[in-house]
Parts: sequence; structure tokens; C-alpha cells
Amino acid sequence: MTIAAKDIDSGDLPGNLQGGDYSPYHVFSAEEWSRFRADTPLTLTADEVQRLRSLNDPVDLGEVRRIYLSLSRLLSAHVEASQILFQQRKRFLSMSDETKTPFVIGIAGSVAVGKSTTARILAELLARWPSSPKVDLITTDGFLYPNAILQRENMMDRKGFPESYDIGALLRFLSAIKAGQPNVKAPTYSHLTYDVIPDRFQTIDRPDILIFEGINVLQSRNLPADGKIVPMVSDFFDFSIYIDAEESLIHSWYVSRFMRLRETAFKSPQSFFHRYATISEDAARAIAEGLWHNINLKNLHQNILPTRPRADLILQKGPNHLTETVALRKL
Ligand SMILES: Nc1ncnc2c1ncn2[C@@H]1O[C@H](COP(=O)(O)OP(=O)(O)OP(=O)(O)O)[C@@H](O)[C@H]1O
Ligand SMILES: CC(C)(CO)[C@@H](O)C(=O)NCCC(=O)O
Repeated sequence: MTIAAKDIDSGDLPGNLQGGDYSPYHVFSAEEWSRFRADTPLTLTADEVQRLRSLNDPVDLGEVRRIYLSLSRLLSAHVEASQILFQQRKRFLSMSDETKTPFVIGIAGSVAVGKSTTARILAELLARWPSSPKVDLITTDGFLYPNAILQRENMMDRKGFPESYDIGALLRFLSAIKAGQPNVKAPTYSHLTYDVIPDRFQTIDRPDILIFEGINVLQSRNLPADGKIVPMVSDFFDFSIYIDAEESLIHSWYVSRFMRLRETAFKSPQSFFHRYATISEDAARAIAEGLWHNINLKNLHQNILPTRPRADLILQKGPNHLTETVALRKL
């Protein structure tokens, strides 16, 4: 089946993505995109999707059918091609070792745009391919410096900014994964306590596919003055996805999630935000607005949005979190 690819609407893109015929992306409406699923079977049930979605994210089986089945089919082609290439290279080099290199998918986007829901749905769909690949999912939250360090360095209002992550640990983790090492440990994070969990690690043992999700996964590092080449996180990716939406929508999703968390998670005395469960609704809303504007929106403008042109695929969501367009990088 062929679908005419339209060039991306240059008004939607930063300068370096504009350029009429030279746009690096094909852009499809959700309906056009959904036809690429061909005969990919729907392997998730409505209940399972309900379980996988985040608070405030109304994704449903219709969205899985419209958007995720085509994506799963596309990724399947990429994984298969990379496995064939990997085998051929080993044969070419007369290597007989059994080390396997996981296929790594990066998922980027703003705080509260819905990355974790997308990552969980994709992980489940990919694990249900007929080949039953082993799929693992990691978020970069665990690589944040603990609050004790952020507080000491006066960086609590920089949480999520590049300097708040232990980027060295993150790159060492990915490099061990790509080298096919067994039992690679990743630190974990609790949104409840708003901190890295001491001594609790997620162990990743030679998956076929690793989904790596976080606001910073497409960011580069500043080149050091000594001219040494430093790797960037996305050097380890085989495919990357950026989840996008209008700023006003993400803002409203962030604030409404915060207000709902007040009714749920913040009620726990363990919650870092426990104090906001008891203040007035207006005062809580003002706190959420402050966190959004002073931290997350600044970070979106300065560090997250500029990485969008690096993505292989951009999912553009509209109101209700439904995907409206899909932009796929031309090869
Ligand atoms: N303060 C909090 N207390 C408890 N849970 C939270 C808190 N903030 C976020 N969460 C939950 O943690 C998960 C990840 O939140 P995070 O802010 O990392 O979301 P995200 O990955 O940026 O957003 P999304 O997954 O919506 O893109 C979400 O399911 C969210 O509902
Ligand atoms: C942990 C991050 C950075 C990313 O998931 C984010 O959820 C966060 O905590 N941002 C800091 C500001 C805030 O509390 O929303």
C-alpha cells in the first residue's frame, strides 16, 4: 500500500527542520498512519491498556489500534533488519561468540506528555510479537542525583535539567547494555518520595529490546575543551521517538495530574508533596503552576524541545492525549 507522504507543516517546526522538499520527515495523519498496521494482530485487551496507562492519560484500545500497531510493525522491521545485519557482521568478522546486542529504543518528550504510558504500551506490544522477545523498560529518572546532592548543590529547582543527572552513570549503563553484559544494574526513582531509592536497582539481563524513556534521552553533552569526543545517550539508540504536544496542552495535563495526585498519592505521609494534600485547592494549583513554569516549562524550552529534530519518529498528540499526526524520518 502506498500513501502519499506530505511534507511537514513547516509552521510547526523549528528552523532547522523547515525547508519544503528538504524536510527530513514524512508526516501522516493518524488515519493514514493506522493503515500501515496491515494485518498486525491486536494482542492487548482493553483491561490491559487500562492497567498500563498513567494517571490522567486516557489512551484506549482505539488508540492502540490506530497508532501503536503500525508503530509495532515498523519497529519489528527495524529489529529484524538490525539482527540480520548483526549476524552478517559476525560472519564477516568470523566471530563465533554468542553475545547479543539489544535493540535500544529511546523515548523523549516533556514532563507529563505521556512518555511512560507510551513506553509501557510499546513494551507490552513488542513482547507479544510471535518471536516473544525479552523486552525491558528503564526510565532515566533513576539516574537523577539523589535529593541530598541536589540540595547540597542548590539544584532542587533544576531537577530534570541536564546537570541534575549522573550522565556518566547513564552512559556506562547503556554501554554495558550494548556490549551484551549480563545483569546490568540501573538505579531507581520514586515519584512518591521524589528521590532516588537508595539500594534498590533494576537488573537488566540481556534483553532483545530495551526501551529507554526520559526527558533527556536525546540530549547531547557539551564538547569538553580538550576536544575529546564524548558519546551521547542517543549514540546507543537504534530508534528514537519524541512525544510532542502543544505547550498549552502539556501545561494543562501537568496541572490536572498534580490536582489528581492531591486526591491520591499526596495523601500518603510518605509523599514528598504530602503538605499539598491539605492546603486549599487554589493554593495547590498555584504550587503546580509554579513547578510547571519555573522548572518543567523552562526545561522544555531550553533542553527538551531542541532535541526533537533528532528523533526518528515524532508522535504529535492533541487534546485528550490522542495522537493526531505521526512524523517519520525519511531514511
Ligand atoms: N508527585 C508525584 N507523586 C506520585 N506520582 C507521580 C508524581 N509525579 C508524577 N507521578 C507519576 O509518575 C509517573 C511518571 O511521572 P513523570 O513526571 O516522570 O511523568 P513523565 O514520564 O514526565 O510524564 P509522562 O509519563 O506523563 O510523560 C506518572 O505515571 C505520574 O502519574
Ligand atoms: C523526575 C522528572 C524530572 C522527570 O520525570 C520530573 O517528574 C520532575 O520531578 N520535575 C521537577 C519539577 C516537578 O516536580 O514537576
